[in-house]
Amino acid sequence: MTDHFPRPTGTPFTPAWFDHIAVNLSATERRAASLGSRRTVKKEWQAAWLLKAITCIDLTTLAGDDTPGRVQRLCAKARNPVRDDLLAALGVEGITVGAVCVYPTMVPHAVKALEGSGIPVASVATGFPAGLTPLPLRLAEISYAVEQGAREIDIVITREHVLTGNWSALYDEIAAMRAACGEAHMKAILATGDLKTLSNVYKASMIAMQAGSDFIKTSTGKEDVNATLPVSLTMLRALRDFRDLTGQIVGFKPAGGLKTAKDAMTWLILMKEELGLRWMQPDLFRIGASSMLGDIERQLEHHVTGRYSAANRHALA
Ligand SMILES: O=C[C@H](O)COP(=O)(O)O
Repeated sequence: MTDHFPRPTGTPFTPAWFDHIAVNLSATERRAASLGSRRTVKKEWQAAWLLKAITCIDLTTLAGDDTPGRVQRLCAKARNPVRDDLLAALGVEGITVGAVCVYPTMVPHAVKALEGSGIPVASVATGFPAGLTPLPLRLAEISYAVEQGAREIDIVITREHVLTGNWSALYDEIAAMRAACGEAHMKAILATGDLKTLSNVYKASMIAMQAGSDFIKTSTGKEDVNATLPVSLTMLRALRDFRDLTGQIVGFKPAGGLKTAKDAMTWLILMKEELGLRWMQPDLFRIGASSMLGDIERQLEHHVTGRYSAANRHALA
């Protein structure tokens, strides 16, 4: 990480910034669909981009059958996400993922397993994934996860507030969650697959940022449709508009169904194209993924045994 931006503080509830916005679905889909043909990464830089992607991964397990043992294995992978021989061949050392993301009761196990690594533990909270428990219980869940050592909290919003256009209720709820997080950074999961329209995605993004979110995140991974390019593009435009209106920099986390090295490259290209290099650092960009690392490691192996350039190690520093 190079320079450091102050944490976003949010703003008062300001519906005038979003209530007139109507996102054009077909234009957004067309632009998202043409991303691959407009932008590619040269072969000799691809390993560097994949290494960058690893540092941005929130390595995740969010399953009903999670156990301390599974979390410990995940944390071991988080500490050493790529085989030593590959890293040595790439001239890189000490690379780790961005964070480990677990359910609240798994936080102490992750904290212990990551001790001394500098890797933060992120916890989902607020009745993840549906968020349909009373607000005081959702706030208490945030407090529990923070007390257990989570430094990042991934909250879910009440989709009903979006679907009924109750923006002030959405703002109040997210602002209360941010207050409950204290020093922990808060990622607001919009569950975009439930929000019906891209206009709703834009408005919910704006509200989440006005209410003080450190990140906005697409999905829980449990909706029928999770991270997509049109949704991501819409959220990135909201991030850019919010920066232009307030000077505040909020991060972005696509999550759910992202499994391949190609997915990682596509979303990194999207970040670079829409927001610039600064937004490709782990303090502003995370990829929520439970099973992407394996494919990235395979692709890195391919580069090592193929035409890898040592210049990669300096790329995107
Ligand atoms: O927040 C992270 C997501 O739950 C991960 O989803 P995934 O299992 O589809 O990678």
